[in-house]
Amino acid sequence: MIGTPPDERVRDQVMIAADVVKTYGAGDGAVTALRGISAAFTRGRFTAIMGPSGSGKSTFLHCLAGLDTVTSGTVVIDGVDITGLSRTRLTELRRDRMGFVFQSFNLLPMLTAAENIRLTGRLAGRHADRRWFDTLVDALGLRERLDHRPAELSGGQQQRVAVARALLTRPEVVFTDEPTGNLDSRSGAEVLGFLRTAVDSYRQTVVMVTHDPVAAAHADRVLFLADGTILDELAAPTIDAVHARMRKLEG
Ligand SMILES: Nc1ncnc2c1ncn2[C@@H]1O[C@H](COP(=O)(O)OP(=O)(O)OP(=O)(O)O)[C@@H](O)[C@H]1O
Repeated sequence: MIGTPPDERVRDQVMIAADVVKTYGAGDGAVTALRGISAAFTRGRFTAIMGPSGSGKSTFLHCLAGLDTVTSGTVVIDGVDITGLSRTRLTELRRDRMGFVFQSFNLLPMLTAAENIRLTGRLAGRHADRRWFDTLVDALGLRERLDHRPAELSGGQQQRVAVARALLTRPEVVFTDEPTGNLDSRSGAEVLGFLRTAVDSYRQTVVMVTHDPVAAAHADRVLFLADGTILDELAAPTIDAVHARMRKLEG
């Protein structure tokens, strides 16, 4: 590393290193969702995870984020093996260092959009930067909706509230499952642009499950899963290259 500028050294650090097997159930009914997946995620990079339905994408993401237990193996986040942590420590680690944007938005129904956005920062005892709050709210088109409760918002607006909430505290790692699934293409492009900015401007590490080659093309790299293993990997993905690999996998 001699001669490497400090910024580059930070960029090349491994943020997440995973080596996991995951089986659901036991005996005749057991389903091995992850047969043995090894992957490393560099700090400040954006990785998309793709693959056919049932290939294990969501299971892998949940194991990486400590939302699901692994059957064997390790998930090391910034030097800490989260598979060995107590529930309390894991909750703290998730709260302090991770952001989540999932398809079920997990917004609290009794809170307004603004309160939902600020919630994660409050729980972590952090005071959110007002300017960043305003930037997120305006760019995600939520300004007129801040006083509304989730039931009064469209699916796309709820999704954008979830994105603002996940990015407000600038967590080191953002895990997201189909973040553009409920959005029209313009809102989807805004959300993806934000994830890209989180990576480029704030060195956040983003891991995103998606079926959408357009979304995947915003990433630095795509991992292709099939039948619980990584079959392929694509750096600097373009929409056409992602389509071609998917066709090969599904073909
Ligand atoms: N809680 C569970 N109990 C039993 N089997 C499960 C459970 N969750 C997932 N599976 C199985 O594990 C395998 C991988 O599922 P997973 O949801 O990770 O796939 P996926 O690639 O995300 O699929 P999709 O694109 O359809 O969302 C599938 O065979 C699925 O049926």
